[in-house]
Amino acid sequence: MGGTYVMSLPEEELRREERRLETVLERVEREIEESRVTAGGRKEQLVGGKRELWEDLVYDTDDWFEAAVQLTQQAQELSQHATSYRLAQGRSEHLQRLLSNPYFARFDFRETGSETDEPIYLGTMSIADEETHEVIVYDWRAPVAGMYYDYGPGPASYDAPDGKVTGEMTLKRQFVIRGGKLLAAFDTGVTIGDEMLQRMLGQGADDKMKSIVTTIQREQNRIIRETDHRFVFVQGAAGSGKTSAALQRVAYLLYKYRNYWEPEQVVLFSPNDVFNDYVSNVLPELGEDAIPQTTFYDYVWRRLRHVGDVEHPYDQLEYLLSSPEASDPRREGIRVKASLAFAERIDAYAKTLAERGVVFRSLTRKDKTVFDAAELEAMFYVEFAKQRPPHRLESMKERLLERLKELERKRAVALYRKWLKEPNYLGTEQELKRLGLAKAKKAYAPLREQVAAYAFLDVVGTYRRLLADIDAGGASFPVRAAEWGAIVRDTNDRLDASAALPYEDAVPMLYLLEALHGASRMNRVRHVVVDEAQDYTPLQWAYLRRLFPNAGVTAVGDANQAIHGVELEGGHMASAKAFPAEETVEIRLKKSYRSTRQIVAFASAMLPDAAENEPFERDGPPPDVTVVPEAAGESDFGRLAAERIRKLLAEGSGSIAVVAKTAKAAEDAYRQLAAQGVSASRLTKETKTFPSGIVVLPSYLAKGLEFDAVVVWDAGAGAYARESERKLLYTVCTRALHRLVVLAKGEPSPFLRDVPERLYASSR
Ligand SMILES: Nc1ncnc2c1ncn2[C@@H]1O[C@H](COP(=O)(O)OP(=O)(O)OP(=O)(O)O)[C@@H](O)[C@H]1O
Repeated sequence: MGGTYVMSLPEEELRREERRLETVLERVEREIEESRVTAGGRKEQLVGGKRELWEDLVYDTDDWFEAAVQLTQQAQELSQHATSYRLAQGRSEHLQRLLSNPYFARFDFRETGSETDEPIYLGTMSIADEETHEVIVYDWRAPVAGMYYDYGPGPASYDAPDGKVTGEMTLKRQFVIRGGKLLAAFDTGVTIGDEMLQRMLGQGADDKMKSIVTTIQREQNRIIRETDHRFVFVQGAAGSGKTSAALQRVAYLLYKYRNYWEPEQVVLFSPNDVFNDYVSNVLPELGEDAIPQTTFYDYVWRRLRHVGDVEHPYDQLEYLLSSPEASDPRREGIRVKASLAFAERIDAYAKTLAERGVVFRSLTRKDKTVFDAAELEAMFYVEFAKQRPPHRLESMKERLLERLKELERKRAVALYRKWLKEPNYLGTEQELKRLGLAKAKKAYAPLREQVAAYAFLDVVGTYRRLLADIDAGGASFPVRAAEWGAIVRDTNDRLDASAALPYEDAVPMLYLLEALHGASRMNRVRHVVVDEAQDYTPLQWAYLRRLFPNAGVTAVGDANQAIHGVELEGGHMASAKAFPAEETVEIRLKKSYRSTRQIVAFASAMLPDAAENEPFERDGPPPDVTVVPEAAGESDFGRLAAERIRKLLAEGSGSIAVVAKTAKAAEDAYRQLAAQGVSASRLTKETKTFPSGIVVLPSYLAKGLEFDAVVVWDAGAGAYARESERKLLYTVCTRALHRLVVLAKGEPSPFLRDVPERLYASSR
């Protein structure tokens, strides 16, 4: 690193910083005292208001983040108190943390035309002097603070609310403060925090992601502070800090728009629950409230729960990774149904549904038809034909509920008449009437629920008809009509055979359903963050765009880590194209911070176009590759793996991931390791929290996570051979911070053969 220098401070300067720290800590203590008083007062106001608040909440939805958004809506009217209590409470918790570490850096800035250097201290919250109101610690998100991340000593500038301010940075200093004690301080040169960054990156992996606030790099800062564009798309190498930057960005936006946005109005889509757990600490660590986190699957599942169970996307992936044939109709179907062309066909088809095509389902009670499909169809296409389809459905619902009421009443009267004649039914007429009505209501309750959930609409049937009827020809459609025919037959067979909706059909079905129902829109959501953005299909992007009409988007991903298992047309970051170009910015991150230089070089060599990936200067041993002969037995392989794991443990790796390609292979690995006396935990698609220690997991679940050491269970040609699996192997290898061990059975994967021998050590 040319020009970077680090030095500890002269004694006298160190004393000065220590005194300064004491002053700040005293100030924090007084603030804590004050905030206790305020929070106490607010709490009293709140207790009265709170009961009202909860009683007023109407959870007519069990979509939890819709509920969260609704909560905010209601809360706005009812609970000014709750909000200010929460703020005061949050503030006082945050202040407590500041007692341990009130700031992490300082720089001195001399504005052009001024004679004095102004010291600017940076922390996760701003602190002001109570008398002079002068800021003694700046929030890292304040405009002036941005200079810390963008410049080294020398000329510097920033955009203040009333224009650009230029000047010179005359000093740049970093602190390590823990438990209110100054442990270290360095003055830094050109790039910030190489010393600090080295320290951070040299540490072991945690079971929770940490904030990077003290060492944000310049190119990451650009992502964090970008507000000129509504849509920000980041393509970044593995370990380049995409997730970190995205979360810091959330904290930044919540700060910048604190008077306009509630945390509930920012939503994070992440790949799975474990990942959600893994990143859950970052915002609280930065003093912000957590934001709603969900997965796309979770969302789809909730929306379609009245239609049917939805296959888990990882089960779909298992299918793709395990089915050997290159051209089976399902594989083809997955590709086609992910395309924008298909979305457009659905839109066009949906328009014709006002005239024909909607399929209805008879509703029955005790095997007797209560509402007949033909009659329902006539309601939709004749009786209410003048209305728009969403209104028609609404009118039908009301009509059917009225009819149910009528049926209940009749049944109640019949029951009551019957009981009057039965000598052992005792009670006043009034009581029997009431009892009759209650019984009748109960009898019809399931039907009532079905009507309320539009179960009379046959979504699957309508979708099947769509598949049969859409115009599958034309240049823009990804397959020819004949192939489409095979896909449709295959889809129908699958829908007949299983109760769960294939994942590739679920999203198009939802798309269709929304066209009929009128889209459900999350109008209040201000910003949507999508991690692992390369794994969303063009059709899913089109859907998200519609779902959040008023939101900005931050999407971070890496085309080299796409794991669809099929090649998608337009590549994997085609997502940005669904957004208006003038409001969209694409940013690239090239530098990799997670892994040692040796691991980055090894993994990158598998990719045809990874020359872009630059490692951060941190060294470690070269990856260790071992090829086990095909003839070796299962126990030989298990023994070898166990041996490697013990070695890693002995060398100090705290977290070790044993990554197999599929869930099935992970099961085998787990069993074989157990037979060798290695006790590990399993990470499956059902796992909710990130396990520590030795973890066995399938490749695709390793996405976004990191471990001190990774053991690739089997990188043989039997496991990773298809072109679409190249990126999977790359993704797996890039999960390692310090150590990478690759085991291969028989013939090694062709992607391993792409790696020059000088980049690893082979052993047997
Ligand atoms: N500026 C930074 N300062 C300190 N650590 C950093 C910085 N940037 C990234 N890191 C560290 O590098 C690792 C990778 O970061 P992160 O998971 O955000 O990368 P990513 O690009 O999302 O990775 P991937 O796509 O491979 O999952 C994390 O341990 C993170 O803390």
